[in-house]
Amino acid sequence: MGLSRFNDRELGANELICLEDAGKAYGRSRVLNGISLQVQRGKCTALVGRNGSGKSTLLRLIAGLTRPTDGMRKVRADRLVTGYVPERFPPLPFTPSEYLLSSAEVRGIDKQSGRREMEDYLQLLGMEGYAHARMNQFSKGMLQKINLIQAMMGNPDLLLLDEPLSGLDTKAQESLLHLLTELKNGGTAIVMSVHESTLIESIADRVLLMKNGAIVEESDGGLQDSLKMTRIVVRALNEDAIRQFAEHPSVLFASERTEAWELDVLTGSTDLLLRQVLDRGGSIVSVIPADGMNLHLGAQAIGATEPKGEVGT
Ligand SMILES: Nc1ncnc2c1ncn2[C@@H]1O[C@H](COP(=O)(O)OP(=O)(O)OP(=O)(O)O)[C@@H](O)[C@H]1O
Repeated sequence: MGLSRFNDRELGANELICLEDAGKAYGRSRVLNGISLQVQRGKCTALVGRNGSGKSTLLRLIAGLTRPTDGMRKVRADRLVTGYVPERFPPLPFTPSEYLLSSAEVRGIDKQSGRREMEDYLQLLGMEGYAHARMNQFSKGMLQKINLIQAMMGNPDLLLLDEPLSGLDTKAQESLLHLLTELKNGGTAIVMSVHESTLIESIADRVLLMKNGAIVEESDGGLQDSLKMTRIVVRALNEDAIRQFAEHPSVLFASERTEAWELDVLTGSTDLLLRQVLDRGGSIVSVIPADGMNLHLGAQAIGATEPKGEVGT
């Protein structure tokens, strides 16, 4: 099993990569389970889900940076140019010019077009004055721009982005959205881990919701109601009931507050869960629709205070 190269005939005409029931385990710890998906030319897939749900591992699996421990990864037999933006980019002791031109060379881009492309991207992202500055002096946002440029250079067939907007100001976010849209329209397949609904709404053709290493919900055509979140704050539930709610497939995050629990739930299941809370003898403190604005289901969502504890993995 594991990584296999197949003839084009075995993948659809526009399919670049296909995962079939793929899983990943590190020792005894299972990180991904039963993942089946196709990555298609000119299509953008957004991966959403709370921290630790497996988004980065899935991106690495698609990229071929890690192998599935079960199931199958099929990849188009042609040479695929893949750009990968890791979640964290180290402040390397080079200049953007040194770094970007050498990664372009590794990718087989000729010197002249590499330089031209680098200069265009630096300008589009407001970094034209920093081509020869040391990256270990850069801010997080500046490093992220270089991280993105190295992946976008050479017109990749496949672009894998782990939290691409991380650290970028509004203007840079807009420029990036424009660049990604151009690449997608030119046929680049994009798969991104993301929590900003603006990016999802503008560019994603499909949204996959991940929980505990599995895809638990899929919606075509961007962020649909089925993937919007509502936060329910409840009180007076015993530990058993809380544990059951935390494991409910529609509850993506449960955290303890002072004398209350916050449950982040899929909006479509809100009524059902509210009824179950009351049936279990709990009381409802508040119901806060997140309006799909923040899918990062951690403590920062909707101005919450630090959680005292968390339930679930
Ligand atoms: N190399 C590794 N060895 C062991 N466990 C790992 C390894 N890489 C990831 N994990 C575990 O796999 C789980 C999923 O991690 P992953 O980084 O894929 O999630 P994520 O959804 O991208 O989270 P975040 O939004 O915080 O980046 C986590 O529990 C993590 O600790």
